[in-house]
Amino acid sequence: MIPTESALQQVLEWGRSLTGFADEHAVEAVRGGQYILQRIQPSLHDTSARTGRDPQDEKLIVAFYRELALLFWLDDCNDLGLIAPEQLAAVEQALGQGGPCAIPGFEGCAVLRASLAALAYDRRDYTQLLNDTQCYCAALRAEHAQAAGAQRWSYAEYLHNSIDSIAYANVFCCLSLLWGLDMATLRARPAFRQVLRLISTIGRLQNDLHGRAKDRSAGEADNAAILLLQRYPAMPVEDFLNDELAGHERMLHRVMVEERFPAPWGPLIEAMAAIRAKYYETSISRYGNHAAGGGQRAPA
Ligand SMILES: C=C1CC[C@@H]2C(C)(C)CCC[C@@]2(C)[C@@H]1CC/C(C)=C/COP(=O)(O)OP(=O)(O)O
Repeated sequence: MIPTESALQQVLEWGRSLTGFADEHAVEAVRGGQYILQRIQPSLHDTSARTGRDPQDEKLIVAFYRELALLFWLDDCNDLGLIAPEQLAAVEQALGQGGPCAIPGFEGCAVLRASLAALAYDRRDYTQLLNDTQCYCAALRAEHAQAAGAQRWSYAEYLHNSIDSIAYANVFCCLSLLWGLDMATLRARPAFRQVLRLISTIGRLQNDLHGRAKDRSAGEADNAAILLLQRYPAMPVEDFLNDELAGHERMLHRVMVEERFPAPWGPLIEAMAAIRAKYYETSISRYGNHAAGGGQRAPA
């Protein structure tokens, strides 16, 4: 793997053109991205015989980290209002279409899209990544709108939207694009789409359980635990959500055993399912539980 410091510098340098982009976005992207790549490293090595794509290729690794940093930044653009609504609309348009941004000051968007288009092992993954980006942005917007509006989502409506707002499909699609994981073909299989839904739900439940205290103190309502407590004040939400999580994990496990997807999908799904213990628990800058003491995340 390329040295962390060098990768981080390349993500920071790229992010400089994005208004509101913070060091934290780059740091968390490199940390999370490194965790995922390390877990699938042996398996990626096996697929490289077929694809010719080196798991250690610096260009590919940096592009992956940049896409993750972009996802963090977009989330904060929505949650923290880092940029004006018309800027966000132009950014979403550029990222979802792969064209230049109509408003100056966001050159990094087109730069990243152009590099991913050029690096795509399978062009279909690039088309799908644009599509996944549109879904991610739409889900973030919907989350924000319902938190501000009068009508509250039910738990099921919330989970349905969170499958997109957790962005796991984007992460997988970007990996597939860079290392030739054939996700475009796999997406045609209903069992694979079910895996995507299950792992995304698991990711959302883990994120919300972990971020519960922080989200509450930040006044954010887009969290399953908070939403349920608002609707059912006496509900043991933590137990309920942990049960839900365990049930989804069992369903995921069953499909994975039955379907035997090609390398590196087994280890990749396992790595994502372990994000709570291996990533959130060890993150200080973004996921540290300073909220438990009443503090808030430092402004970006
Ligand atoms: C979109 C995200 C960026 C990449 C990140 C990695 C590093 C792969 C680790 C798993 C989560 C994720 C896919 C992450 C997805 C969730 C996301 C938008 C997190 C934003 O942070 P957070 O404040 O906890 O979420 P929320 O706004 O409270 O829902």
